[in-house]
Amino acid sequence: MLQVLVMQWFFDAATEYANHNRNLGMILFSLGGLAVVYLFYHFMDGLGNCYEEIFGLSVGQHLNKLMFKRIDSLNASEFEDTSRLDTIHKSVNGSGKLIWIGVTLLDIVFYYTTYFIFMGWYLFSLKPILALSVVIVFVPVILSQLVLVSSFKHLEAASAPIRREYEYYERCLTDKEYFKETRLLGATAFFNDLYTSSIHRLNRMVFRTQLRKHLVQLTLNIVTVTGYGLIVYMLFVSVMKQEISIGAFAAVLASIGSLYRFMNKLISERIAWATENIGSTENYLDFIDEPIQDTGSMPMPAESDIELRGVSFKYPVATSNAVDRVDLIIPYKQTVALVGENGSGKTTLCRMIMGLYPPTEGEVRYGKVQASQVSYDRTSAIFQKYREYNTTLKENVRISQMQKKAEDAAISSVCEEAGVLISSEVYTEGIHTMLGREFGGTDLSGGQWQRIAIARGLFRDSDLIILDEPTAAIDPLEETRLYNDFSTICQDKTAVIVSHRLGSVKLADRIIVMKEGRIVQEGTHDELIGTEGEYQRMYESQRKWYA
Ligand SMILES: Nc1ncnc2c1ncn2[C@@H]1O[C@H](COP(=O)(O)OP(=O)(O)OP(=O)(O)O)[C@@H](O)[C@H]1O
Repeated sequence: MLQVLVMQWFFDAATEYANHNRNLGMILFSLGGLAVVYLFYHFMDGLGNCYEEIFGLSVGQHLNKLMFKRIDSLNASEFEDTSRLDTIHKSVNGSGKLIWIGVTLLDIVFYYTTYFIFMGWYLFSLKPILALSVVIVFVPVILSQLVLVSSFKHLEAASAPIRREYEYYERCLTDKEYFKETRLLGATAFFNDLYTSSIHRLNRMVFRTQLRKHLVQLTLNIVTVTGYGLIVYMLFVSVMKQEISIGAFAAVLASIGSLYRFMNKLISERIAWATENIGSTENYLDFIDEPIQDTGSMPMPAESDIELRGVSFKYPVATSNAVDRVDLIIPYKQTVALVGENGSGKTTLCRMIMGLYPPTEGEVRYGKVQASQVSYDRTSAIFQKYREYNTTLKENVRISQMQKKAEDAAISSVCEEAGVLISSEVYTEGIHTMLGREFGGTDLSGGQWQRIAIARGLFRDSDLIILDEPTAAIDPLEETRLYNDFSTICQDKTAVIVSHRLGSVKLADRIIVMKEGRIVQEGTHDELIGTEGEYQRMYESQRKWYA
């Protein structure tokens, strides 16, 4: 704005000089003013760019934190629903963009709009009709971009599942966990084809939307150029009629160049980018705004039995129940073992007992309280598919209860209990050894990782512990020792153990046999072994390997 005013001042001084009315000093003075304004503009621009980066990072991390908090409040069963996974993916995608939409809006309000209002006022003060040209350029831009928003929103919604798909194939080809097996199987070409086909589908979708966008932009550019020409024509007529000074004519003509460049930049970069991404940021905002469900905040009732009444669970994409009308009472401090063939519903039942999955039918209660209303504070679990956290050994263990005092001696003791042998060859810095390859730490064998997962589960103070095939990767000698320890550990709490090794579930007070989501037998090991049925059949088939 200052540039326009100082430029007019300069051109007026030059005209006056040409008419011999002023001295050269005024021209030099106004030129100096122009230089100051120019430098000031670039200084502020540079400063703005620096702050934009810093601002982007800090606001970005705040937005991500809000999203992490929202994800943390989701019900675990929602992660089984593909459409919910798409929603989360869309929200993650939108989080990174929201900040730049915000910056664009601020730019439009404080930078571009201010500039256009000023130019409108300036042209109006020169000659009212001149101001119309700004409106001719500005209004169609806004209107047509509004039309494009819906196309990009549609593209965002339709492309989220495909993006998730090709990201998955990308992982199959490049991820550490998949790479070796994919290579060995010779499945690289297979995943490459799937990857290419999903990229092609996405490209077709993006092409249609981009084509529409560029046609609209082409039309807009024609309108803008027409507006530009109109201003030049009106200025020319005004100066010929001597309605405006030569200085004003020159200043406006020079400024119109930047007005045009401004408008072009605004349309093709800022507004177009904002239009393309407004859909994804809306996904983020919608996700953050979803009402938070109560995932359980009540304390676990003291000394309560766990009661399952007519409990069923169906996964969102499944056609039949994974757990089907189960009635079960687990008395306080009793250890129950769940056995059964693959897919019989043991893990799903455990997740419902923990309150992680709300049953689709029936109810799970701790005493008189619904399990879904109780917080997980006093529940511990050692999962079948445990996670390998790339942190130190100590952090890997204490992560299960960060608020608990974790002296090195206590961590070492729980590690010992779980069979983690802290030898100096493997754990070079003892419990402070960094684990996993991600950050250059020590990588461990499957069994070593599983022992750490056990230590993590044992470190957490609990009234209920779920051990879902906790020793699948552990050697037989250590497994026997661990099961003996488990029986001591489980003595003062309610425990559910899932295992395929029937010899090891003898420690349970009661064994529940599952088949196709239902309980088909229950009793002690001795009772079940003497009764014809599923348990006896499984036991015999395992025994014959050792006979
Ligand atoms: N995420 C899922 N979506 C749909 N169906 C699932 C999902 N997870 C498990 N199932 C189905 O639910 C049923 C029970 O699975 P669950 O994992 O509870 O069995 P399990 O007895 O623990 O099996 P395993 O001994 O192999 O661990 C199976 O038929 C399985 O196909």
